[in-house]
Amino acid sequence: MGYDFQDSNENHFNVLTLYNSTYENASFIPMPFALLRIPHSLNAVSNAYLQLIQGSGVKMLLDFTKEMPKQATRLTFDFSAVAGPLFFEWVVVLLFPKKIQVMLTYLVYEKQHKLRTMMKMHGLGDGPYWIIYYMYFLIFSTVYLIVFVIFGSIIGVNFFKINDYSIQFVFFFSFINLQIVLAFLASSFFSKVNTAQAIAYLYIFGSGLMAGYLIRNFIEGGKFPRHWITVLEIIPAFSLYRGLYELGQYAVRSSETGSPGMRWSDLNDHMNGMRDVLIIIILEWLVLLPVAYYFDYASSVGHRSSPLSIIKHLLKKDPTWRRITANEIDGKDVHIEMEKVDIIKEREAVDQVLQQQQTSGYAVVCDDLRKVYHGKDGNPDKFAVQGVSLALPYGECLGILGPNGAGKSSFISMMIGFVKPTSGNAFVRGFSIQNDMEKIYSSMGVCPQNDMLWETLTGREHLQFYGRLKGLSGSSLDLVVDESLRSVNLLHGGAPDKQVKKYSGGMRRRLSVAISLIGDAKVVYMDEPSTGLDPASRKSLWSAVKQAKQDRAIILTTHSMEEAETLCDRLCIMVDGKLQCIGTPKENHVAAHS
Ligand SMILES: Nc1ncnc2c1ncn2[C@@H]1O[C@H](COP(=O)(O)OP(=O)(O)OP(=O)(O)O)[C@@H](O)[C@H]1O
Repeated sequence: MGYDFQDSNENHFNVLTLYNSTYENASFIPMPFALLRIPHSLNAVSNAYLQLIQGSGVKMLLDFTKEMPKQATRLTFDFSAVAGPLFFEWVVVLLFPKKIQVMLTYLVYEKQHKLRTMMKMHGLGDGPYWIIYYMYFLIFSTVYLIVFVIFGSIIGVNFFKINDYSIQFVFFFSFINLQIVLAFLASSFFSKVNTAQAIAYLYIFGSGLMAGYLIRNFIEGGKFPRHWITVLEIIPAFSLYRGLYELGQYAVRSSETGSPGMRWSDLNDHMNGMRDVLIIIILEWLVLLPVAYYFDYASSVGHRSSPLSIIKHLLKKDPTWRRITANEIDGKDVHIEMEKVDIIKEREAVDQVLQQQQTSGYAVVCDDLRKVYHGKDGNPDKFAVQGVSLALPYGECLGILGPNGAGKSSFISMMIGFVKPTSGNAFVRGFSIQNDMEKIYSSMGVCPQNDMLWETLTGREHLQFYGRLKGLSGSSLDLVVDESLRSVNLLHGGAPDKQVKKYSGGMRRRLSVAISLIGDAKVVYMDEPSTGLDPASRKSLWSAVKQAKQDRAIILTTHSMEEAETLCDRLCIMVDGKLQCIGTPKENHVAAHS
């Protein structure tokens, strides 16, 4: 069933005309701002919905009846057909940027706080991450909309009651899917939650208002070519608006003439834009899904911070992507020293392991690993790590000692996949950090220099989560979690069940260490694990690390010779990005003091 828009202008009351006239009326303006405060729970959404209908909706109709008494009287009980498009659009699209529980914020928050990388480092692959979040968002949004539509139908809103439910479902469900993909795509462009939220809100209100104004004028004006309206609907807010517009039109028509609402057969009507809208939304979803996945993957690994840097890389114009050779580095103004015998020996040992292709026999093999941070704004390049070569057998704890700025964290960052090496390579259990980071993650534990924790989760929940990622479950998980909490002195005094935001700095640190050791991580990196701990906590931490190192390789950085001597089987001293000496703590103690 179709209708002529010109006709509807002349003979029928038009839903968007009413919207326009009332929008200019001050009583209607607060509606979007009231919507801004809609809480996340469905209960609260229903309240807001009711308030809207009973409050501004009724007032709006009263104001409107002064101007057009006849039509308004007939439509008094059809609020949603009147306010439906704009109201519904905001409610639907509000799912996109809405604070902490909603998609974009979730995704950007985890990126900003490097929690995504942390999860990845503990074995959560991109595929499972996507599936979990996609399903979570999809179920949450679908339930939200189903309840919304059912609620609207129960209280007799024509917009929902009259139109075929299966069309409404397909339309909203495909739009939700598109929205989720857009959230993933947008999240790879943002690194800060606040920026993401601000821009998302601007987008919502800007595109909502523009869609309302343009689509309505273009459709009803009749002068704008139809196919250009379809092109405009590539913008998701426009396609959403057009779909709502069509449903609204059928609801209005039904109120006036008693005709049925939109049915599937009506999609064949060339004046009904719903078919184009559905095709556009589904095609867009299909195209953007792999694009969003790629950008999200690339930006989540930490090597490529944003899609822009990826594009630059693809165009090969980004200088930070230039591989530089060892000779190139050494050719610059770098002071070349004679290497100490122990460093030469270590390098020879590494060469031998590489030649014999025995990297899998070692926990870690680093081959001439280098990191250069390219200088910006005229600043010179920083050679943070300059040719580190070492081989670490299983079961050994290697300490890296050095002053501030020596390059210790840069070295660890390369090993855990935070930053890409400028040149050289390293092998963890035989897997290259250049190509096989995903495989390395499944057997790796990390205690980063800055604690990466969820403020609203408890210590126990953190350990349960990471324990599950390592394949533990049921009673064995509970046992391991309790043991883990005990080992870092967090089992008593209610600490396990406190939210992390209530933890002191020392407690956070100990929790980070416990996370790095949970499960069967064969290679563990600890970047200054005891920073900020009091002597008693440090001692208990040391005993936890000592116990843990029996069946795994550990690389830890520290400023404390005492810590290095207590925990490490071998120790190296790093200065200006170079290893100065490597040996047992005893040998290095002498070296450090000579
Ligand atoms: N992202 C970066 N961009 C540019 N320079 C950096 C970056 N990260 C580190 N650097 C520089 O590289 C050098 C090594 O830094 P790094 O943090 O690795 O040292 P560190 O030994 O871990 O120091 P600390 O003990 O203070 O943590 C420093 O001069 C630092 O300023």
